[in-house]
Amino acid sequence: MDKLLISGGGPLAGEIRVSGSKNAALPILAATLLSSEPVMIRNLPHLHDITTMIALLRSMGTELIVDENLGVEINGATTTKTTAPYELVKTMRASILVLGPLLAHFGHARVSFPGGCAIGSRPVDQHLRGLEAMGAIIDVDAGYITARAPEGGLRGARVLFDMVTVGGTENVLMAAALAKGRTVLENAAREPEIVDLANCLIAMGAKISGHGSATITVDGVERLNGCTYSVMADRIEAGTYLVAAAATRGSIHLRDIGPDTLEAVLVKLEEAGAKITSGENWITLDMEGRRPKAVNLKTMPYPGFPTDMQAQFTAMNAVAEGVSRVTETIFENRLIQTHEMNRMGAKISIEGNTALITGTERLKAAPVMASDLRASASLVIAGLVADGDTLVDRIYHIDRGYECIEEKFHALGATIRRVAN
Ligand SMILES: CC(=O)N[C@H]1[C@@H](OP(=O)(O)OP(=O)(O)OC[C@H]2O[C@@H](n3ccc(=O)[nH]c3=O)[C@H](O)[C@@H]2O)O[C@H](CO)[C@@H](O)[C@@H]1O
Ligand SMILES: C=C(OP(=O)(O)O)C(=O)O
Repeated sequence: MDKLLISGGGPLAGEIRVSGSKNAALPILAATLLSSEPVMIRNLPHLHDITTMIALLRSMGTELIVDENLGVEINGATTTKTTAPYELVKTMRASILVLGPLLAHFGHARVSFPGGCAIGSRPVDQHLRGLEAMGAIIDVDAGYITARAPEGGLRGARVLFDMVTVGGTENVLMAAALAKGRTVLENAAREPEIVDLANCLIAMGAKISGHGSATITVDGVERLNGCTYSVMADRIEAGTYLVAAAATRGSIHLRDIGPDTLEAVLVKLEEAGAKITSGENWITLDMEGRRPKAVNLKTMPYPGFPTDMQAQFTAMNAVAEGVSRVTETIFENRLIQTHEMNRMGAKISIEGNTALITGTERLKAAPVMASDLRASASLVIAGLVADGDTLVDRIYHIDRGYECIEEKFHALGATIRRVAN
C-alpha cells in the first residue's frame, strides 16, 4: 500500500493549475446514461473515482473513448445492462448516482446499496423517496436497490427533501429530466456542482430552471441529445492548496479557477490573515510570511462553509495563533483526523461535534493513518508544518480525489514523495 512521505519545511510558493472537479464530474458521467447519443465530457480529473465511474459505465456495456486531453466520449446507445454491482459500488458511494438516470432512461435499475463510510452512515432514503414520488417502485433486497418505473415512465412530481442532500438532488434532477411533466425539487442543494450538472443536462436538451437556488423546476423531455461539456474546476482541490499555503505562511497562485465558488473559504482565509487577490480565472494567496490566526467555523450546505474543507482548516488552526472552534454539522464522524493530528503534537479536544483547537507554532512528525479523502489531505498539510518526516499511510483515499498531488506540492516547493510498501 502506497504512503506519502512529507518533510516539513518552509512556506509554499509557486503556481499550479486546478483540475476538473471530482464531485461535478461524477454526476455528469452518470448523466450521460440519459442519452442515446454520444456525449463528450472534457476537463475530467485523472482520479481513482473517475476511473471507477468509467469502469461502472463499461460494466453496463457502455462504450467509451478516452482521449489524451482529459476527455471521454460516452456512447449511451451501447448500454445493455442496468445493474451497478457491489464490487464497484463498495469502492465509491457516488455510484448511487446511476440510479436516477438508468431508471428514467431504461425503466429499471438494480444498484448495490452504497452503505456508510468512515465519515458517517450516509443513508440514501431521500434519493429513494424522491424517485418514489415520481412513481418508481422500489425494493431493497440482498443489498441491492431494485427500481422500476411505472407503466408509461416516471411522472413529474413535487419532491420536498427533508434535508439538503447533494446526491439526492442530483439523482432526482437527472431522473426528472426524462420524466413526463413537471418536477419541482424543494429544499434542493445549491452546491456549484449541482449547477454544473444542470448546465450539462441543459446542453443535452433538458429543460431546467432555478438550479443554484433551493427550488429547481424541471420540465421533462422525451429524449436527451449528445453534447460536448467541460467540467467546472475543483473548488475543494483549490481550497486545499490555499489552506496549505496559509498554514505554511506561504504565497501561491492558482490558475483555472475563479473566486465565485469559494467565497466562504476565502472569507475564512482572509480572517486568518491571508491577502487574497483574484480574477475571473485565478486566485492568489499571500501570507506575507505571517503565522495564520485561528478561525472559528461551522460547516453548512452551500453557500455556507463546506464540510469537504473542514479537515484542512483544522490542520491550519492547529498551527495558528490563538484558540478556535470547528463545528461539523453535516457528517457525524468527520473529526477523526484530529486524533492523528494530536499524535503530531496538536492540541485538539473534541466536545460533541466541535473540535476545540489551541494553536501551537509547529507540529512534530509522526507516522499517521488517513481515514478518508479530506482527512488525508489535512494530514499532508500537518506534515508540511511539522518538524521531521511524516509518513501518511492509506493514501488510496487521497488518490480518489487529488490529481497529481505530489507533483503539485513539488511545484510549490514542498518535499513530498510516494513510497511503495
Ligand atoms: C460525490 C459527492 O459529490 N460527494 C459530496 C456529496 O456527498 P453526498 O451527496 O453523499 O452528501 P449529501 O449532501 O447527500 O449528505 C448530506 C447529509 O444528508 C444525509 N442524507 C443524505 C441523503 C439521504 O438520502 N439521506 C440523508 O440522511 C447524509 O447522511 C449527510 O448527513 O455532498 C457532501 C456534502 O456537501 C460532500 O461532503 C461530498 O463530498
Ligand atoms: C466525501 C467526499 O467524497 P464522497 O462523497 O465521494 O465520499 C469528498 O469529496 O470529500
